Amino acid sequence: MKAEELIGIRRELHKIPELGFKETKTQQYILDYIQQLPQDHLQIKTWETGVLIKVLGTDATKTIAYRADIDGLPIQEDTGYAFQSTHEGNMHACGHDMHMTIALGALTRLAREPAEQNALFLFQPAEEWPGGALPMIESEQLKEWWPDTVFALHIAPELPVGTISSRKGLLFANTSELFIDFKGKGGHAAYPHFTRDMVLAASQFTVQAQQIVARNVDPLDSAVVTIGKIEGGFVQNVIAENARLEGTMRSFHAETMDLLKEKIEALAKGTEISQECSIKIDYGSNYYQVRNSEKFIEPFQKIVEDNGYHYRDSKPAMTGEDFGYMLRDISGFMFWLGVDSPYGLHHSKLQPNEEALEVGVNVVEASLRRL
Ligand SMILES: CC(=O)N[C@@H](CCC[C@H](N)C(=O)O)C(=O)O
Repeated sequence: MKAEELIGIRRELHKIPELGFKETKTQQYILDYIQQLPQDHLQIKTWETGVLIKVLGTDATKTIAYRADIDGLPIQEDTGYAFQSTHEGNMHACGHDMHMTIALGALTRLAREPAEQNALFLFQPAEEWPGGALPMIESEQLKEWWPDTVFALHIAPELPVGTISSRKGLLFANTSELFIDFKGKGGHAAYPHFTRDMVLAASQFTVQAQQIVARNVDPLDSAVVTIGKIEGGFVQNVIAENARLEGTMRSFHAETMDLLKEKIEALAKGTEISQECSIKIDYGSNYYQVRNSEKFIEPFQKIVEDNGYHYRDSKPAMTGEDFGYMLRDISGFMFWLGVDSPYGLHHSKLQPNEEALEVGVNVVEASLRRL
């Protein structure tokens, strides 16, 4: 498969980013693509908006799975690409178009020349929100095809193309989303003493939430509380009756996440009293940490180096991934694939270098043949 074909697939997928469990065009694209491959070793199933494809091995005693996430983000693209998103307000800003293309590239090679072992490709919906990995591993479709090993990759904008990075043990954090609704008493901007201002309450809450990590988490541990969205009020001269914060929390230890939640709730109680308002907290989706099985990392490093690429040990990151649920129940690992983008993950100008597609396909194919 030529590099231009991979680039063509990536660009087609880049045009149609869809949010979690709404990936219908993406699913159809994958199903249509598979139809043009040799079918003799392929078995295909769908689950929700995802696709599972098994390539029967020539002398299989086990099944090795590669998981690619398929959803986009609610971000307005600003790359200036000629092939930019045709879905207003949505973008593949986390590289899932790259992840899927690499899966289709490796699948193409294996469909033409199967490995000894069974290879299972999991095109999984809803990684960003609300989480597709957990319901996928609970599905009948995956239970029937339960793999012995599973692995996945994530693009790494800060690494050069040709560099691949992973580590033994903990790779990504535990995560919890955070949605906080404030209700007070609105009124005329000139009569603040008759009101309970929720723009002010939400602003104070945002600032104080930044002290939770600074003054409660052991400095030798790590955690993050990020408020990514703040909404409130509707016009400049009315004091806001409602406000809403949206954010996410990250920790390396489950107990630290419990502590963050306890402190968020304490802060909410304090704010209810001081600002005379009511506050509702919703923790949304929670993802389990990504913990690599140690036994795969050295063989994987060898696969990377045998293919002529550079392997580097990585540090754990505060990113989250619902792939953590797969690794909780199936042994395997995740790795970073260098894509050398001047803009990072979740940025409206993320521009992964497409030369990384071939690197990804080579390493995924070799891993499915050799692990
Ligand atoms: C790799 C990556 O960027 N993953 C996302 C996962 C989001 C989980 C959830 N929606 C949350 O925001 O907590 C990330 O933001 O790390």
